[in-house]
Amino acid sequence: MSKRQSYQGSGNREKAKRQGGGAGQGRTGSRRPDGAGRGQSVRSDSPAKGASAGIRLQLGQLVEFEVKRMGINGEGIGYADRQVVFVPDALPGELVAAEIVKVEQKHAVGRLVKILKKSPSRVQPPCPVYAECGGCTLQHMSYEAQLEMKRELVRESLARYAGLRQAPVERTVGMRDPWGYRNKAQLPIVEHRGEVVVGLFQAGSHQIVDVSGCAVQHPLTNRIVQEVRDIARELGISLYQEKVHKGELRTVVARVGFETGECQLTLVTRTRELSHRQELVKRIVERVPEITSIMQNVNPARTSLIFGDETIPLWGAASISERLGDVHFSLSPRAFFQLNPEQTPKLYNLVAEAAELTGNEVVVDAYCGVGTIGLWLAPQAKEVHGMDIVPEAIADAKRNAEKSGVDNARFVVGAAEKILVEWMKKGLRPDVVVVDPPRTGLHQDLIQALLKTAPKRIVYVSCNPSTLGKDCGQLLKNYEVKKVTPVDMFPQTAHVESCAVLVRKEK
Ligand SMILES: C[S@@+](CC[C@H](N)C(=O)[O-])C[C@H]1O[C@@H](n2cnc3c(N)ncnc32)[C@H](O)[C@@H]1O
Repeated sequence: MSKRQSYQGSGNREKAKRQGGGAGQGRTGSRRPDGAGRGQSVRSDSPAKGASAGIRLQLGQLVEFEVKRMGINGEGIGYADRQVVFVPDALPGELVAAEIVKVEQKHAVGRLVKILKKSPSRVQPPCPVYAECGGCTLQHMSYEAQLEMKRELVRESLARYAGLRQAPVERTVGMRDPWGYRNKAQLPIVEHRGEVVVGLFQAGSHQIVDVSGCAVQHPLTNRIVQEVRDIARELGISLYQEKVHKGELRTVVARVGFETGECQLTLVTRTRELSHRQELVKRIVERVPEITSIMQNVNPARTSLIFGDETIPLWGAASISERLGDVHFSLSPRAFFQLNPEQTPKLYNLVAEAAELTGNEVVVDAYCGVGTIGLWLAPQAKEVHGMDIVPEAIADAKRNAEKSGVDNARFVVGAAEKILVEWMKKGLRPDVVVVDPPRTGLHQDLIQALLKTAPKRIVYVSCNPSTLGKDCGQLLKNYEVKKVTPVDMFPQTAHVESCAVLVRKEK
């Protein structure tokens, strides 16, 4: 059975935002252009040039305009009466009618009411809960158009934030089958109207969307999530209630090694207590024999962060193994690992190509996670030095180096912006620095340290074109952006990953 077939009848999606990947930005209003609307209609297709920043559009007002481009969260952007309007679900080239539902300082947000002229890139979203779930934002766009739109977003960000009007942005590297690619599901488990549901509340409503059969998740992660939900129902396990900060089980996290088939379930609880723990573990192991590790993570805080500091082994191994090419990985519950194992080697090969290693170079892998990029490069480098802020990730990175037979890489716990400065003081002079920061981009101190240490090449792996653009803007002082390649790590979402090569300007 193909990945696609196995989703029939249960194609939902998780909210990627909470999973640390994918888009999943909040959306306003219904996705269905149902023709309903109220207020007065204004028609204008004024171009961006000369558009007014002050928004005079009123809530409830109906506007008609042509969508000019896509925004970073997958929304269509156009100009009504020379004012910027964001409309989720609208595609470039479409003529739309939208009701203004939000007015911000520099733009208004519209609810798509009617498509007056359809884009040839519009397709029927295959997922049955696409309209309700906020996880994917681009299922209504053909895959080819998604890839082109991501390239355009990177181009725009480099132009806007780095002033690079002719940035060398390559075609987006896509997937053959852009479904079932996520190796990790991370979902809250809640009681809703007397039912146990693994899902998400729709933005601005009390409707919960069951996303336990998500079409972009690996089928095994979906199965684990569904089994935990069913067992929690059967045993009457106490579930966390966010409002009153009571109850036990908060989040179900399932991760699968695509190459090894090993799977880990992590049950995140509010306290160390978990009623029926033994029976729960017994039933999961019986029903999902593929499981190799069950862990409990305790998160006592009132927070939207998934994990707390304490992790307790419940059954099986403490981590799972995964393999990318010749590199072996050991993954513990809190360690970051790329979510799309099919695309990850493509991304890392681009990094290797960009680094142009000959075997004599000192490489720094900043924001190294479990050592993935550093270990990928180590065979072609003289030495690799990696750092990450999460201690478990570094412990995994060290294990991964050992398992993969890499003896020229060292990994250290700490903030990249501090550690690089310390290493520089001790005389380290890297030839290549790879940076792979979170969405917030590079820390200002790291940018300064990079400009000071002046490696020949900086390879910037970015999951946010805006911060990529801003950071490149600062690095342009001493560097030239040679090539940027977007890689589609999260098909069906507006999330854009890219690999940028910056080469030091010779003075
Ligand atoms: C996008 S991930 C990249 C991980 C890794 N390069 C990979 O490809 O799997 C970002 C990593 O940055 C780490 N991180 C966040 N802030 C950091 C900081 N100030 N210094 C070092 N690492 C940091 C996170 O723990 C996470 O592992």
